[in-house]
Amino acid sequence: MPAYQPRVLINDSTLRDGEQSPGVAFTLEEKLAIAAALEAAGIDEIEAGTPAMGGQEIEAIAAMVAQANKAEIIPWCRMTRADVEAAALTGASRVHLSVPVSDRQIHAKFGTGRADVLERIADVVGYARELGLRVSVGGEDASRADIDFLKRVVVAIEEAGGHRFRFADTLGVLDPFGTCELFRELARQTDIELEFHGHDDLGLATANTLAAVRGGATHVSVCVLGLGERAGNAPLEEVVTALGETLGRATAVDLARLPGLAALVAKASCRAIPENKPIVGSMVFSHESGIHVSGLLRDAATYEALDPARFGRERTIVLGKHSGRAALRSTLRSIGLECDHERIERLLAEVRARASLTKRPVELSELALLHSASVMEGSA
Ligand SMILES: CC(=O)SCCNC(=O)CCNC(=O)[C@H](O)C(C)(C)COP(=O)(O)OP(=O)(O)OC[C@H]1O[C@@H](n2cnc3c(N)ncnc32)[C@H](O)[C@@H]1OP(=O)(O)O
Ligand SMILES: O=C(O)CCC(=O)C(=O)O
Repeated sequence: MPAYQPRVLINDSTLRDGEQSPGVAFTLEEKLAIAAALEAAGIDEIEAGTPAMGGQEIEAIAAMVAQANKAEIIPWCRMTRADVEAAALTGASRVHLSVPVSDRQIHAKFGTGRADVLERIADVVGYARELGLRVSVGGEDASRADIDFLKRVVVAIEEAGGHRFRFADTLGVLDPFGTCELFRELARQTDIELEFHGHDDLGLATANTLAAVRGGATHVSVCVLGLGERAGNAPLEEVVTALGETLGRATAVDLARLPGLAALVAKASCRAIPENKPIVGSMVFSHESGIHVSGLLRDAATYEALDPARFGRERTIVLGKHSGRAALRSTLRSIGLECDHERIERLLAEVRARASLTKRPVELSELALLHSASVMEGSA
């Protein structure tokens, strides 16, 4: 029997890092609706916002705390006592405290050095614990930090009463091999929970998140549709699906809810979902190429790794420039039409010509018209 692998816990930051995307701003109603949909989808933890932003943000987080049943609502804070006090006003029982850990960020933001970071962790984590809060700590820019210093940070968090270290690839500069190795090294160092928060500047956020789990991460930080600063974060839908597909790791997420969740966040963020966005894009379960469709019609697994039904979606076969006879015949049959060998050749040429001209798939109504024109021609 394979060794038992605990399920990976999902921390969704759509309402915090996602909302930090340039120009994105959710209303209170949108935040509550997104939080409810995240919870219904089985998300374990919701990073809900930044209390230091003031009254409205605190009220919104408090409303999410009041609304939540099972999901944990977590306010995001800087490593300051004032931020912790603002977070305490939300009624949340958890708080996430972030601190820069690369020398570059420590010097630029605090004008100090590593010892100051360790002192702040001892002081502010300790303070939050005194207020009765459970505390996770994020190491901002951890990917550019010295690994030996990160190990000291992890020890400091543990000593101060924190229960988790979030490793943030703030600038999205890691690769999967390095990420896996870093997590292996940290996991050897500590028993506290380890989380990965990856950005997608190099298009590697999902891969790095999987690599972190392979290396020992217990939690992953994601955003619906990969919303987030600059190129965004690791997309929830990709990460949870790929965790199961590639690492055989379970999450509590109900895959069938991902498309609805994506539509909700796309609308609230005024950002369209790209057609080819994995899992939730409108065309990712559509097939045009003749060779693929001919194979699919015999056995869907020839050209489909993911069964669309798992996501509450359906496979579609579209007719276009690359269609073959099998696709055309099967599509005609689906609308109750037949074609003999000679006419199928002509119709296929017409379908291809039409798709090339219009630069889109040929619709069923158009196909029916092309078919009846060819029947009339044949009988003339
Ligand atoms: C990588 C990330 O995603 S980090 C999270 C980014 N999120 C946000 O910025 C949320 C939205 N931000 C805001 O509304 C505002 O920036 C606020 C309310 C948090 C702070 O506003 P202001 O007081 O005007 O500060 P401002 O934004 O100009 O500068 C940030 C301050 O936080 C300090 N700071 C930055 N990170 C940290 C940290 N992890 N711990 C403690 N202090 C920090 C900076 O050094 C700077 O301090 P200074 O004012 O003494 O120079
Ligand atoms: O420290 C953290 O919690 C991570 C903050 C963040 O969003 C980032 O560094 O990209």
